[in-house]
Amino acid sequence: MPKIGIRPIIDGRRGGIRESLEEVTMEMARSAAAFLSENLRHSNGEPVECVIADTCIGGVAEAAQAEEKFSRENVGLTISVTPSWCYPTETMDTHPTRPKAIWGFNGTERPGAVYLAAVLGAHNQKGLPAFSIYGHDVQDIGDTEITPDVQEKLLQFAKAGLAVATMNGKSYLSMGSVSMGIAGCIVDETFFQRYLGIRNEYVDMTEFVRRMELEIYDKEEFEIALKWVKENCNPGADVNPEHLKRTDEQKENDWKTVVKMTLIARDLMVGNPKLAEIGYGEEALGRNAIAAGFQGQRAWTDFFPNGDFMEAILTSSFDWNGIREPYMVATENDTLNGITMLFGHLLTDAAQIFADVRTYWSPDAVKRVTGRELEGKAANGVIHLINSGPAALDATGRQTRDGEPVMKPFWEITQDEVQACLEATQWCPAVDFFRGGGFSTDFTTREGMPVTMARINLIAGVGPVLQIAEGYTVELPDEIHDKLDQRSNPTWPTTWFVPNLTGEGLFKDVYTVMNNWGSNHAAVSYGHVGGDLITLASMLRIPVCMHNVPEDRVFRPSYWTALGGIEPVGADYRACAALGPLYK
Ligand SMILES: C[C@H](O)[C@@H](O)[C@@H](O)C(=O)CO
Ligand SMILES: [Mn+2]
Repeated sequence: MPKIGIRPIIDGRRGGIRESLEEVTMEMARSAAAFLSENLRHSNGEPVECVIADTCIGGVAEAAQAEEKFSRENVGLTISVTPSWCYPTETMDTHPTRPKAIWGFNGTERPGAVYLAAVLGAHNQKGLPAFSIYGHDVQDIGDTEITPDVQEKLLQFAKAGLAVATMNGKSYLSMGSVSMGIAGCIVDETFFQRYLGIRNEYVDMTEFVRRMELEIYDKEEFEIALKWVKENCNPGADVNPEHLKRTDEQKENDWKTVVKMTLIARDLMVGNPKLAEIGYGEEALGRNAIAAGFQGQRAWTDFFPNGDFMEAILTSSFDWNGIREPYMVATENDTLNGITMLFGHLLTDAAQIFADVRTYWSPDAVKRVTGRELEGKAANGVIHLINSGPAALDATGRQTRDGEPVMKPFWEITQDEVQACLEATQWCPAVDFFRGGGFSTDFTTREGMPVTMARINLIAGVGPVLQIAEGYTVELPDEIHDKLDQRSNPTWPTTWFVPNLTGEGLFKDVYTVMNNWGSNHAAVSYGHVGGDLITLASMLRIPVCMHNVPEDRVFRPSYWTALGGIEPVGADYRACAALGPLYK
């Protein structure tokens, strides 16, 4: 896993100055490293390691020595720290792609902030953007406390920087190709390669057939998984008309097929040493995939059971093997939504909701259809997020923290919470869209989760853009919910979403948010993480076309200020255009 490099920067002149600063500077580096390691984990649960340069960096020779150590240690992002004046171009991190931040101590015995401003000037002049971390209140030199405002910025920068570094060199695996003419499924290799550092891998869905027929999966695991399904997956109502209902025997076989599909998709993504034991060494390796998508509709689902079980289980934080990191799998192989899920996962460490952005229900329409008024947080209308497939079971909202519903990183989830998520989910025989059968998850997300809905779109003449809507999950009274749910698809999971409104522009009202959504899907993360998404997007040079993130959470490199900080959306577009994608 990538590490965080800490660069203690010092005034190189000896004979008093440097010597007086050695200890305070190194101490700043040590406290930043300890703080980050204590407060961050990788999404796979591993601790985040920091690497401190062996010496303080007073000039270019020591900068080069630090660089040599960092490349040996797989450093993916750096934070330069200093309480004093130092020599900007001689000490700065000039790596072309690594996210960079500078923490300039706010003190006045020595001018750390003067260095900070000067080195940012150098970064901007050289086109190597860096984030500025400058404490709000003056501290005394030697004060080792990291103030809360600095802590927040260190974490926001580091988590997004780790996401950049973690993606770099991995693959996105398309299982199948374009589903039902959805443009988001089209693999734009330039986007993956130049903005994300991700390579594209492809496999035809016939590979599932081959592996099922030749039994290229772990048969022991298959038996365990099937037993687990029988014991843990509650059957839901079959709402199909009589002539479309599949027989019990067909359903029994469909369960076997969807469990095999799940094992196969996972093995395709990340490999499985068990396959080498049965003579399939190539298959055992997998595709180094950090995210994937399954076309499903229609080439597969017109004949075979749908991918809903496979997608829902893989994207959840648990299965028959226990509690584990969720896999990022996009339904319909909507690659752009798959990458949005990946962003959300790397920033929150938790499972994600993948959904169609299906319906805006205005208070008037709800009144007309149900005779009832929407109330509370739903009073201004709601957006119905619903799709078969990969809404993680974590999205039932049955994990809790201090009694409130949460989608947690897997290492915080308890076995009781796993059972509660499974209890809250029904597996319904797939409806008529799916001629080959299968099972869809039906649940309703619990009310009261702060969430962030997001989506990447590719725009001709611009490139990728990101849209973000922070808001809350709500629940509707049963009489309203049931009527609205019946009108859409009662066999699919529902999340009722209400964006936070600002009263103007794209967040004037709930309708305007829905009306400006850029495509049919969204990815939803737990928490108000729009600020983190903005920071990540700026590192990758993806402009944010729509967001309702409070100003104090918007944290981008200082380069953006020079492009017109007063009009942030325009500045974002200009900065991303001027810099171009992170990788060339
Ligand atoms: C079953 C239908 O084809 C749905 O899957 C369809 O509305 C979509 O999800 C489109 O994204
Ligand atoms: Mn869809």
